[in-house]
Parts: sequence; C-alpha cells; structure tokens
Amino acid sequence: MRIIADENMALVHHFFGHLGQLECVSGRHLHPEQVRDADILLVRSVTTVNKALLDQSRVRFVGSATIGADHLDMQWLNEQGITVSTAPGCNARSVVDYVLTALIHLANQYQFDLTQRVLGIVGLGNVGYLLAKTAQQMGLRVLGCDPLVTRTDIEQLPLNELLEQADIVSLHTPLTKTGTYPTYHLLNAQNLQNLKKQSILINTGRGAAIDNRALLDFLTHRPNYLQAVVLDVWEHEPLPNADLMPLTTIATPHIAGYSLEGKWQGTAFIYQALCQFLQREPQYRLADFLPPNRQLQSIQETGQLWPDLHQVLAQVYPIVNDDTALRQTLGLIDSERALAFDQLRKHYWQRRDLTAYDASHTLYSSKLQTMLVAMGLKTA
Ligand SMILES: NC(=O)C1=CN([C@@H]2O[C@H](COP(=O)(O)OP(=O)(O)OC[C@H]3O[C@@H](n4cnc5c(N)ncnc54)[C@H](O)[C@@H]3O)[C@@H](O)[C@H]2O)C=CC1
Ligand SMILES: O=C(O)C(=O)[C@H](O)COP(=O)(O)O
Repeated sequence: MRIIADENMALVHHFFGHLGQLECVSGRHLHPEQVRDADILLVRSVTTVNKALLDQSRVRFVGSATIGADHLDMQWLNEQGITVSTAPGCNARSVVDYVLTALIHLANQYQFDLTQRVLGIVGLGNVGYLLAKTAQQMGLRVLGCDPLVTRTDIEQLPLNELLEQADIVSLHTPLTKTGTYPTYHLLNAQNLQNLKKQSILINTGRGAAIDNRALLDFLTHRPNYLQAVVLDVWEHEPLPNADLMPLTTIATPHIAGYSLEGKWQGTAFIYQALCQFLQREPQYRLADFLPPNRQLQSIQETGQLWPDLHQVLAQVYPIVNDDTALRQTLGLIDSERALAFDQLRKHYWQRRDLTAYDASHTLYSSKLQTMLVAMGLKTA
C-alpha cells in the first residue's frame, strides 16, 4: 500500500510508517503524477484535493490533519466514493491560546482591563465555543453570532448587531462560498463600517472571511478608528497583502493552531481514522509521544493583573516573536516572501498548549492564579 503524505505533517513516520510504503512530499506543490499510484493521501490545508489532483489516481482514503476543510472538494470526493477524514477540534485549544495571548498582549500594551471589554465571537463551533467559555470564565461578557447553531449559554446576535456592540470581534468560521450563510468576504467594505470605534478585530479562521482589500482601504482611510487588528490568516496565502500587514498590530503566518498538541492531535486523529478504514488495530496513541508537562516559573509580580499575566504568558507563548518574524519578510520580493511565509510555518518552534503547563509549585497571587486556571492551566 502506497501512502503519500505532506512532509510537514507532524509525527508522520511514527504513526504511518508501519501501515505501508510512506513517501513524504511538498503539500503546497503536489502534482497529479505524484499521487497516480498512491492508495492513501495525507494532507494539510495547503493542498487542494479535487478532481484535477486525483482523477487519474487510485487513492481511496484522504486524511487531512486539519480542522478546516475548504481545501477539499467534498462533493467530488464523495461522488467518487473516496473516504475523507479531517481532524475536528484537533487544534482548537491552540487557537484559543493564541487569541487570549494576543488580547492579553494588547491589554498590557494599551493598558486596558480586558474584563471590561465585550468579546464578540463569529462562529460558535469547536474553537469559537471554547473561546467563549474560557472568556466567560475569565470574566468577559461574550456575544456570539452563528446562524447554524444555538448555544443557550451565549447571547447570540445577527452579525451586524454583534459588530456594532462588541469591543473585540474574533472570527472563527470555516471558509464557505456556497450555502445559505457563506463566509467568503463575511466582513467587507459595507459591514466593516459597523465595527465599533476603538474595537479590536481578530481573524484566525480563514483569510478570505475578510475582504483584505476592503480592510486595507478601511484602515488606510480611518487610521485610528480601530484600536488593533490581529491577523493570523490572510487572503492569498502564502503571499499576504504587503500593504495590509504594516497596518496590523499583530501579524502571524497562519500558526494559531500550531501548538505541538494541536499538530500532533491532528495526525493522531487521521491515523485512527485510517486504521478504522483499513480495519487495522491502531498501534500508537498520541500519549505515546507527548513530552511531559512543563512547570511555569515565578515572576516578579507588580500587582497589576494584565502586565503580570502578560509576564507569565511570555514563558508559554511570546506571540510578539511570531509577529516580528513575519514582518521581517516584508522587504523581500514576492516570490521570496511567499517562500519565507511557508518556511516560518515549516520550522515553527515547539509551542505547547497552556494546558501543558503546571503551576502547582509556583506562588502566584490568587488573582493571577484564577485567570490562569480559567485559561486551562493545571494547578494543585
Ligand atoms: N489559524 C489557524 O491556525 C486555524 C484556523 N482554523 C479555522 O477555524 C475554523 C473554525 O474552526 P472550528 O471552530 O473548529 O470549526 P467548527 O466547524 O467546529 O465551527 C465553525 C462554526 O462556524 C459556524 N458558521 C458557519 N458559517 C457561519 C456564518 N456565516 N456566520 C457565523 N458562523 C458560521 C458554524 O455553524 C460552526 O458552528 C476552521 O474551519 C478553520 O478554517 C482552525 C484551526 C486552526
Ligand atoms: O486546522 C486548520 O484548519 C488549520 O488552519 C491548520 O492549523 C493549518 O495548518 P496547515 O495544515 O496549513 O499546516
């Protein structure tokens, strides 16, 4: 059995090596000839899997170690009887850590009390709902918008009302171009105007959920209207708009879900699905590979919650380093800049989920401890 896998899939040899002849390839540049003699295809979000790629191949199982599925032509794959598995929720915790770390970074930078801000979440699925529950536990008021689900413990509003009322708008929808509620350019030239003055806009869903050109125009013509813009995902990756990036406050190369746990869970998820498809007993579980939890270190507390929390989180995820690395690519010509975007992703550092940290032996003030527990940290 021949298995073709994206070379950037974490632990791919560990999990899949025993199941067949495994070949790792560049997912971004995968050609139909490379998959012609393959039985199994394992991808990440950068490979478009459709008729053009698989028409001549004998692939009968496609696994994508991602939450998002907009790169998979599900209708065509289903029509061909090809089994598809994605990894729902695999890196939800990582994305939530990213959003909260970004917000705490901004609360420290602009000296505001995050708990006094209203968080508006668009898309209340695995990521959005986990973010909502965590933020509520931290003391924020949360509004949600999701025409497809009802969450009784979250106040839900139509999109335009949410944009008008929320101090922070965070997008967590899949990218869809069809259906009753398509998300392509969900935020656009018309409704960007509805965002509240001095609000914060965050996108960790898919780049094209925001019309990037419209956002660029909006930020150019109303330079101080928003307090901050945080973009992890971009239209036309791997080549983000070079004029838009300097107008953002935090810019990262689609790595919100790139914690070690997030990536490894994605692989483990499709390994389980493939074993089931092949009617083979799985030989490995994620727990066989996960490194031990880490211990958080004490800090010199100032007594001010947000600077102190920011100091603690700097041990877990210094988000500003990811931002700096991406901005450094801005001087490059387009072809090199696109390569650099992918290189930053390929060689991403070993970030751990906040839940992999233990503070049971660390003396933090109870205010700080309460926030960290709400964010999933282990304590005694
Ligand atoms: N930046 C990153 O590294 C990552 C990005 N993602 C992206 O985040 C997206 C969301 O992830 P999950 O929450 O796990 O997906 P999910 O499928 O669990 O939830 C998505 C939610 O969005 C809702 N939705 C769909 N259309 C909508 C619309 N027009 N308006 C408002 N809500 C709408 C759905 O009803 C659903 O509840 C993924 O599809 C993926 O594209 C996911 C993981 C990592
Ligand atoms: O899970 C998703 O959906 C994501 O956006 C992934 O974190 C993206 O990672 P790659 O598949 O592009 O490596």
